[in-house]
Amino acid sequence: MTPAFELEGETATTHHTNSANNGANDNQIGFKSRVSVIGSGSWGSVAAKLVAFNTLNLSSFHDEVKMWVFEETLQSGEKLTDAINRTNENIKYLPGIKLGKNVIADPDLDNAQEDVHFVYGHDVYIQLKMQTCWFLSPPHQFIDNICKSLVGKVRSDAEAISLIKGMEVKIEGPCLISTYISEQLGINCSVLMGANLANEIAEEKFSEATVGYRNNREIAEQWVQLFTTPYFMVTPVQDVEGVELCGTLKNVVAIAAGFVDGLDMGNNMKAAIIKFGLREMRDFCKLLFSSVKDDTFFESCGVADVITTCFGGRNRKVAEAFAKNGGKRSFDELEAEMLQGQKLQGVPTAREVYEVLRHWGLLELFPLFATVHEICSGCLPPSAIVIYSEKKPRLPV
Ligand SMILES: NC(=O)c1ccc[n+]([C@@H]2O[C@H](COP(=O)([O-])OP(=O)(O)OC[C@H]3O[C@@H](n4cnc5c(N)ncnc54)[C@H](O)[C@@H]3O)[C@@H](O)[C@H]2O)c1
Ligand SMILES: O=P(O)(O)OC[C@H](O)CO
Repeated sequence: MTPAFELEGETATTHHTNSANNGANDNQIGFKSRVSVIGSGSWGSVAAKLVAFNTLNLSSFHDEVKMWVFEETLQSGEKLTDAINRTNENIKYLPGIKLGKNVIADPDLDNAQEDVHFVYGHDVYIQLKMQTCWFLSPPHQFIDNICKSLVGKVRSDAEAISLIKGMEVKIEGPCLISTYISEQLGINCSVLMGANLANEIAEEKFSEATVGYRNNREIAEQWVQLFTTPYFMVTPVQDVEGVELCGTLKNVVAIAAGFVDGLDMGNNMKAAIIKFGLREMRDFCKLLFSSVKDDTFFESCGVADVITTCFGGRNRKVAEAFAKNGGKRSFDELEAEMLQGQKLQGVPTAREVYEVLRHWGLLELFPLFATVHEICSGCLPPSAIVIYSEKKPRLPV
C-alpha cells in the first residue's frame, strides 16, 4: 500500500486525523501498533532484538520498540539505560549483541504506554485489533511491583504477551503470570515459551518457540509475525495454561538435572530425571487445568525446553555448583557470584510448587518436585535427588 502521509516521521497507511477533528476519521485510519518491552534482562533484550527486526519490516507496526529498563548504575558510574542507548547493546545482561537501532531503552515505566494517549479514542480494532503490544519479561519475582505501577495506565484493548517463566502463589492457590497480568491490568495476555537459551538466539542460532493463546487466533498470529525471524520459528497453540506451566515447571526439573551433574551421576541418570520431571510436569498441569493438551508437551515449550534447560541453562549450572559444594553455599550466594545480576527462576518456582502441593496434601505424588525444594532449602543434601531417608528410592521407579 502506498503511504499517503508522514506521521511522526514515519509512514502511515491512510490519511491523517488532526487535533481539530479529534478522531472523526478513525474508521478510515490504518494506525500502527506500537510495541513496548517490559524488562531488559538477557531474554528481554533478545526478545527486543527479534521484534525490532520485524517492526522495521512490518508496515502495521511503528519502527521504534521501547524497552523498559530496571535502572541501575554500572561499575563505570554510567546508568544502564544510557549505556544501552549509547552502544545499542545491553552491556550488562547481553554484552556484544546489537539490539537494533530502533530499540530505545527507557527507565520510566510510564513511557512504555505514553502513546496510548496519542491514539486514545480511535477505533483501532477496525484494522489492527491491536494498538499497543506489550511483552513482559522480567524475572517472575518482580512482576508484582511492575504490574502495580502500571494499574490504570494501560488501555483496555492493549494486548500483552508474557515471556516470564514462573508463577504467583496466592492464598487461594497458584496463579499463572499471564492471568495475574490480565487481572491486574485488565488486558488480554498470551504467552511465549520454548527452548530458548537467550545467548544462543542472540547469536542467531536456530530456535523454536510456542505462543500460547486463549481464544483469539488472529492475535496469536500477530504475535507469531512479530517474533518470527529466519532463525526463530514460532508456533501458535491454543493452550495458554499448558504452554505457560511447561515453561514454569521445567526450571524445577533443570535444578534436579544440575544436582545430577554436580554429583557426577551421568547422562543416563539425567535422562531419568528428565523423564520423571516431564511426568510430574504433566500431572501438575492437569491437576491445575484439565484443559491442558497432551500435544503441548511435544511443542518447543514442552520436552524441547526441558532438554535444553537441563543441558545448557543457568538453573542447571548453578544447581551443579550447589551440589558440588555439598549444599554448603546457598543458591543466593552462588547466583550472585555466577550470574552477576541474572536471576534463577527454578529455586523460587520449586518453593511455590511445594507450597501448592503441601496445601493440597499432594507432596507424595510429586517426589521429584518436592525433593528439589527440600534440597534447595537445605532440608536434604543434594544426594537426596536419588536417595531419600533410610536409602529408600525417592523417585517413582
Ligand atoms: N535468559 C534466558 O535464556 C531466558 C529464556 C527464556 C525465558 N526466560 C525467562 O525470562 C524471564 C526474564 O529472565 P531474563 O533471563 O531476561 O533476566 P536476567 O536473569 O537475565 O536478568 C535479571 C533481570 O532482573 C531485573 N531486575 C533486577 N531487580 C529487579 C527489580 N527489583 N525489579 C524489576 N526488575 C529487576 C534486571 O534489571 C534484569 O533485567 C524469566 O522468567 C526467565 O525464566 C529467560
Ligand atoms: O538459563 P535458564 O535455566 O534460566 O533457562 C533459560 C530458558 O528458559 C531456556 O529455555
